[in-house]
Amino acid sequence: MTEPVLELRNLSKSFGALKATDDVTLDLKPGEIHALIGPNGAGKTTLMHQISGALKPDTGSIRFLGQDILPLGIAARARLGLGRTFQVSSLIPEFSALRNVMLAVQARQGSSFRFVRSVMHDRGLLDAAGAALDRVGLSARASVRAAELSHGERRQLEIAIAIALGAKAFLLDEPMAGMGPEGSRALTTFLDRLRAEAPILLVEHDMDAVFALADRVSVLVYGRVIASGSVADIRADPAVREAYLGDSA
Ligand SMILES: Nc1ncnc2c1ncn2[C@@H]1O[C@H](COP(=O)(O)OP(=O)(O)OP(=O)(O)O)[C@@H](O)[C@H]1O
Repeated sequence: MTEPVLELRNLSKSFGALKATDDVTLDLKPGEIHALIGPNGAGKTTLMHQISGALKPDTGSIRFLGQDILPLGIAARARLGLGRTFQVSSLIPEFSALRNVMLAVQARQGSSFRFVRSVMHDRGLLDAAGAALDRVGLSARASVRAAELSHGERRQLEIAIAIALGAKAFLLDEPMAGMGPEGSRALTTFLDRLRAEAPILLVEHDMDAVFALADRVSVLVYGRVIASGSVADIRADPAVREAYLGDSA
């Protein structure tokens, strides 16, 4: 049996009387895309925040690469290799794609944003950032300002940053949001290749993308995992069809 990269065990989180995460146990194995789906308000983002370190669970455990990461904050988890991209972009729009990657790497190394000019002359940083852009297919767009990139390219740039930071797993929260059909198809192809870099925990409402990509799907409803299995299992599951998929199954 392959050891999971990421393991959540009996995780729970309440906001007042609302159980946003209710005894969730799931894992992410090497090489896989594990999709997390469910209706609005099911607790998907809340769960991702607990993995990234933005929110603390009330009970339960989270292990990453065999290590208990609950005592660690967001930055320490990122340093271990949890690569996150969220619905709200963290890119600096007026900076080039290359500079965005370089600054992210530099920030992780503990330097200050005040030395922006000198960053561009750091050969090691430049090479690392260039290599990350190459891995996501954005080399030709290195000098383009983030604001001028397409929505899909911005997603790729965020992933390049995660790669440059040494991601050993990707947490992707609704990467398809706001994309047209063509952009979604291109990003689906991209994510399909990305799994070779590191496994992906994918929160996504776009069922075409989920069904095309996922090795496993877990369905959250009212904070609970009501089903987990292959795409075929999930599409055929009566409880899932009732709670979420309806006609799209
Ligand atoms: N900080 C908070 N304080 C109080 N309630 C919250 C907080 N964050 C989330 N919630 C509630 O927790 C529940 C789960 O929300 P969450 O955003 O995780 O769902 P989701 O599955 O990601 O939804 P969507 O698909 O719409 O993004 C919702 O009822 C939401 O209103």
